[in-house]
Amino acid sequence: MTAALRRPGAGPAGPPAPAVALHGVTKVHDNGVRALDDVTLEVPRGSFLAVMGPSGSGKSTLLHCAAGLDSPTAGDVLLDGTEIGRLDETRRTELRRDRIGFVFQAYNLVPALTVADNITLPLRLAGRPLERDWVRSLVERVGLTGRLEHRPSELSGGQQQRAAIARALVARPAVVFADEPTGALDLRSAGEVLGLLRDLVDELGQTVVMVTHDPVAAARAHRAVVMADGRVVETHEVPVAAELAARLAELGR
Ligand SMILES: Nc1ncnc2c1ncn2[C@@H]1O[C@H](COP(=O)(O)OP(=O)(O)OP(=O)(O)O)[C@@H](O)[C@H]1O
Repeated sequence: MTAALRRPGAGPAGPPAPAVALHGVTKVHDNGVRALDDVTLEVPRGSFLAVMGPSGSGKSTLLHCAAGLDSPTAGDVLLDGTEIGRLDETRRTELRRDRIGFVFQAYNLVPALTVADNITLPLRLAGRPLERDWVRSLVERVGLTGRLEHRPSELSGGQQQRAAIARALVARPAVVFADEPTGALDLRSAGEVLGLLRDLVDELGQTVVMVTHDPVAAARAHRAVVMADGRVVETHEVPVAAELAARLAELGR
């Protein structure tokens, strides 16, 4: 990382930079839709943020900009103090590979690979060494020790998502972005996956940003923000499912 990319004040002399920071971020899509409108948001390291809001409120666009999958029209996006919004595509791809983990609703495991090979794939893609003890502890932590040689199709949805979570964490990312991670799961598996995400934050100090429509899921986070019309319209420092549900109903989700 070059000094020019560091956020002023970050580093040994200043306070630790948030894991993710959006400052005045606006995204206008090619069709003229203003999907994000001057969003400012900071996600402290080792915290779990839920992003909620009605359909079309800008949640996915926020996630894409924060994760370097898309570039903002205006404003700054910082990952661990590094400005990523205006990096070229090659640097952004490297940064996503090295510093960001993703968890998707549809798991996105590679069907032909074993669970073990799926989980370690990010390390191989990055040409990084396999830290066997770390991988073993991660696999144990997500409860898949006996499943490593199975194919994804031989696992339940909850197990596939837990494998996807291990894959997201294996390269020790600065932040894990989870897009509706429980959207395809039954209640029990959803509860397990959310419990796992929360534990990874509390025990390992992982930073997690999760987009969800589910107020019960959002209530497992440390903090929830509610979006409407491309803006963060409120922040719930102590997310409570019933309160979030009521708020979303008012906003017409
Ligand atoms: N690639 C795109 N090109 C043009 N418009 C887009 C694009 N992506 C999103 N939009 C528009 O931007 C706005 C915000 O969309 P976004 O997908 O971020 O909302 P969302 O809150 O994630 O919605 P949902 O909950 O339905 O997934 C919407 O009006 C959407 O139609």
